[in-house]
Amino acid sequence: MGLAEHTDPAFIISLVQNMDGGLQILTHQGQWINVHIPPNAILIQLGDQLELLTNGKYKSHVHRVLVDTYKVERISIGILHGPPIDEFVAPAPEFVDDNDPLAYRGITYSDALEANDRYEFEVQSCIDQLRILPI
Ligand SMILES: O=C(O)CCC(=O)C(=O)O
Ligand SMILES: [Fe+2]
Repeated sequence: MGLAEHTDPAFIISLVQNMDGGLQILTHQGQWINVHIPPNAILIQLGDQLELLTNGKYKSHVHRVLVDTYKVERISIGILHGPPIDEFVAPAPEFVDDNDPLAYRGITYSDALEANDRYEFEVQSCIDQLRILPI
């Protein structure tokens, strides 16, 4: 049991947990690494809307949760810090130039949440569908 691999919506996500362990992040090299959150710490993750706004300069990382729910009682509280619900989020002009051409199409935050199946987290994020592929 756990949570399938996905990225989170929002600009940033704050995460607090009652125990260490379970969360894994996929590195750029394609390896899963364990995340250790010290007691009483808040983990700040980067979300899809930040990747969109910065035209990919900051990445919304793929992560998953592996836990044996028969053995541990794990409580994890994630809070999404996003734009206003109807805000259209697209790469800001400051992040787009000849070296970094437009890499994503924009989407309203509400449509992005809808594409992520609202607050169901057991889905991949929609960020892959917003990438403009090089021709
Ligand atoms: O429980 C965790 O460590 C992360 C949970 C998570 O990825 C999520 O709720 O989107
Ligand atoms: Fe997540």
